[in-house]
Amino acid sequence: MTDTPVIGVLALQGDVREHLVALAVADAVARPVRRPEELAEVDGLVIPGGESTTISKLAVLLGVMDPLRARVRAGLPVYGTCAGMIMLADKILDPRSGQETVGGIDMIVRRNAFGRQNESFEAAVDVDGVEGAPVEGVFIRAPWVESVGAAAEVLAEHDGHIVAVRQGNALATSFHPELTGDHRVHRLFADMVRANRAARSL
Ligand SMILES: NC(=O)CC[C@H](N)C(=O)O
Repeated sequence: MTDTPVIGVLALQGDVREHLVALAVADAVARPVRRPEELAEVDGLVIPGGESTTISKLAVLLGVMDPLRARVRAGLPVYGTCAGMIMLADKILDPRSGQETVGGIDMIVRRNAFGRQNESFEAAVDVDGVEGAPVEGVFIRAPWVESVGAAAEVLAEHDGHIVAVRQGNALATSFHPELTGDHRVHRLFADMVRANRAARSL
């Protein structure tokens, strides 16, 4: 086994390419994942931003939702941004009809939560586990986290609202680090994937 983890990006809809680039910068082999066979081959997975209802419906249609749930339950490291954060929530406050999630983080999210005040904006966000200056958070019709359960760790807040959470091997941010050229959050995730691989190969 080499040191370089293989990290997939769920490529059903959303900003897949930007994540592939960010992961490569974070010293991972990055590849798109659409089918269960492709999912079986990765050491970690990013679920990108986009439209969570569309991602959910396509995942069910293409038969990747159930395998994804099973792998996340079994401890696959997974990182969701924006719509991807919604996909990792155990509960959505305001789901569209038929909208399902993968789950994995004991949290309740509110879709488009920052919407009315601010459709899209940027803000400096201090993220626990990311050294140095705050991360430039790009929020695009972003969710926030209404509440988390005991097992989930809040990594960042903006304006009094939770915008980054980790629970075990699952990481989620309301914002889009893949759009900024600052790949420290992707490096944090790639390090989670590396640590998980090392622990499993003992
Ligand atoms: N940038 C995004 O991923 C937006 C998320 C979108 N508002 C949703 O509910 O899925």
